[in-house]
Amino acid sequence: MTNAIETRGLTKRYGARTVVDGLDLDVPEGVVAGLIGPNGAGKTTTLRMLLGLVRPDAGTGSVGGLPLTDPVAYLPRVGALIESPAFYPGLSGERNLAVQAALAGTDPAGIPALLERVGLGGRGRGPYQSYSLGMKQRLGIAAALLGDPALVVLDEPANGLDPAGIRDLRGIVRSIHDEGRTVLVSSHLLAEVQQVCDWLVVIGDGRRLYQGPARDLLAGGGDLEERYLAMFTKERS
Ligand SMILES: Nc1ncnc2c1ncn2[C@@H]1O[C@H](COP(=O)(O)OP(=O)(O)OP(=O)(O)O)[C@@H](O)[C@H]1O
Repeated sequence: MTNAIETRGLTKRYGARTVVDGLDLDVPEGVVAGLIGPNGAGKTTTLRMLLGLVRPDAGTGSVGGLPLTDPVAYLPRVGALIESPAFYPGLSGERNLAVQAALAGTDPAGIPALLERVGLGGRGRGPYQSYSLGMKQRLGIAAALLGDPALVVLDEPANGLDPAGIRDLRGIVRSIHDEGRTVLVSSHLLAEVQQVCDWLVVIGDGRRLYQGPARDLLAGGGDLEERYLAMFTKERS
């Protein structure tokens, strides 16, 4: 199986603190991979390194088979939602996506369908500044799907979504997977992760505690929350 993402010894330090510590990641092509771990475990920092937003202090890796040191080469095939996406407040959701498509040199023709897909069909022409938190998040998800990304990286995509929004997000992630794309999603919503992810990476204190098929982690019975909490209780004891 080819890996969509591979890292060896990926490390990031801030001052004296090592926040990502020798991470070996293997995310196979075509999976929905969940990246989980406690607050401050290093999830966002890891995603930022994969997206070329933060420079690793050590380690090697590749995204889509291209070296991590050359994000300009692989980023055109990667869609991402990370932290609060930057949109122009006075422009509509639709215009914002058009601006992003123009910057990325991608075809804007699919934007109305994309807005429908994330549940913003009726509000795509309203100004971004009038959007609720959940609507902003939905627009961020739409932006991550612009172009034809082989890999979609979503950092806490459920942030700000209400229960219906979370259910919609589940459907969107499944449809991205059905299109043959790889998804890497970080989340604290373990029940959601258990429902949509077939590959799991668990990190604590910047180190990898588990990586592999979700079914292997869950094979002993119990749900993901139980497995996860047991892992961290063990780590602390
Ligand atoms: N620019 C920075 N400067 C200094 N420390 C940072 C910086 N970015 C992240 N950190 C620290 O790195 C550690 C890991 O942060 P990161 O945001 O990657 O964790 P996380 O697993 O995404 O956490 P959460 O679940 O709370 O979002 C934290 O202790 C954080 O304070």
